[in-house]
Formats: sequence, structure tokens, C-alpha cells
Amino acid sequence: MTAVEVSWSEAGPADAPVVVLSNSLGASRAMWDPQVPALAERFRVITYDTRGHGASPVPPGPYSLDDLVDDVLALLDRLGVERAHLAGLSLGGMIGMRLAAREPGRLDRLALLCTSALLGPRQNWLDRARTARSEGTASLAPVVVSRWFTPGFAATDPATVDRMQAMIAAQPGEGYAGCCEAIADMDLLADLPSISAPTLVISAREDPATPPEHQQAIAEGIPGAELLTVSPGAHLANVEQPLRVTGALLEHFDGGTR
Ligand SMILES: O=C(O)CC1=CCC(=O)O1
Repeated sequence: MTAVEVSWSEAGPADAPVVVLSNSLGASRAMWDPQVPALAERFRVITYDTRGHGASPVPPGPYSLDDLVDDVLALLDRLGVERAHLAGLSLGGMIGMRLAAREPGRLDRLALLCTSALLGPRQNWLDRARTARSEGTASLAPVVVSRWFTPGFAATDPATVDRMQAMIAAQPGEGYAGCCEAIADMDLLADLPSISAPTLVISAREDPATPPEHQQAIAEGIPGAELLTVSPGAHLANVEQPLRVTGALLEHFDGGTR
């Protein structure tokens, strides 16, 4: 499939090093709102909506992970950006790993949050895709959002949970389904040893969607990768732990070590 022109925004100085933020399944680029202001003090921050999500085009699925990578590369080309840092959460991290393995020359530093290199069972993703197409994403949103936050966070900040559930329900069924099919057919385990970008892997201890052993496997597979675990936190750890996650991203993209 040819690349689509994804919808994007930018913040920060135009001449600063570029950080691209890649969203999870079911989210728009607004999921990065807790990180953008601080990152934009030092970086040109580019957020975009993965195809099938937010304001991006929704071509008929299935999509492949390589399609989603092609969209990011096309965006960088359109913006005249030769190299960038990239942070991706969940599906965004899968896109980041594949991009890092395929096009190492386009990537400086990589941050992988709450993601996986192999997320089965395949049939579950195909079933979820079918439900998204037949019943819409609103039917999936309550279960999906229950994995995004710990019960403690949901009790103290129900407004954020409601907002995130509405975000999931607003995603087009076809776009969500196409991305589920990309995950169904994804296996990045063989890509990990060839990733040369300095990589920070962020894990959330209470994440039921991509449990910490998935990030452990990624950190063991990518040469020199660093692993940071935050807690409490579930799948959308950047929202539940904004200060911790933003601080870690700033330090990593600045080239520091913890
Ligand atoms: O929605 C989920 O179950 C968790 C998830 C997998 C890939 C992604 O982006 O979110």
C-alpha cells in the first residue's frame, strides 16, 4: 500500500532536533498532551495521527506495520527532516522498532513505551478487528480503557479516564480494525538485534495489555537498551505518570544516561 499523508502538528523551535511521537492503537496524537509542552522547550516536537486514527486518512484495511512505517517516513520527507528521535507507545513503539530496523539512518534515539515485539494471540486481534468494523470502536472502548489506567488512577481522576474512553470511541472502526490487523501479523523479534539507535524502554508494572515481560524481552534484544519501570502505571503510562515519563524522555533524547 502507498503511504498516506497523515495529519500532524508541531511545537517547539523549528531549528531544534526533531522528536516524533507515535500514538497507541485507539488514540489520537492528543494522547501526548502531557509530554508536548516540556519536550517543546528543547525539541521540535512532531505529533501525528497514525493512519486510521484521529484526523488522518482511513484507507480500507488491512494495514501492515510497514505501511505505518512508510507513513512516518513520508511525513519526515514532506517536512524535510532527515533524522529524528522517536518515542512510541504500544502500536507507536512497534512502528518505532520497525522503522529503526528498516531505516537506521533516519533515526537518532528511540524510546519504546508499553509495547511489544510480538503480541499474540493473532486470532484475538482478528476478532477485535471484526468487532471494530461491525459494532464500532465505542463497543470496545470501555474494556480497552480499563487496561489503560490502574484502578487507583481511575478512582482519583475519572475525568481523564472518561476523556480517554471518548477518544477511543471516536476512532473510525475501519482504521482501528486495519491497525489491529497490522498487530496480528507483526513479529519484530528478529529485528531487535539489528536496532542500533540508543534505546530507552519504558515499562509500567501494572500494564495488563503489554505486561512488563514484553519490554524486558525488547530490552534484552536491542543491544545496549536501557529499561525503566514505572509504578503505579498501566498501559497509558505517559498519562498516569506524566512527570516520570516526560523526565525520562527528556534525559534520553538529550543523550544522557540514568
Ligand atoms: O488495546 C490494547 O489492548 C493494547 C494495545 C496494543 C497495541 C496498542 O497500541 O494498544
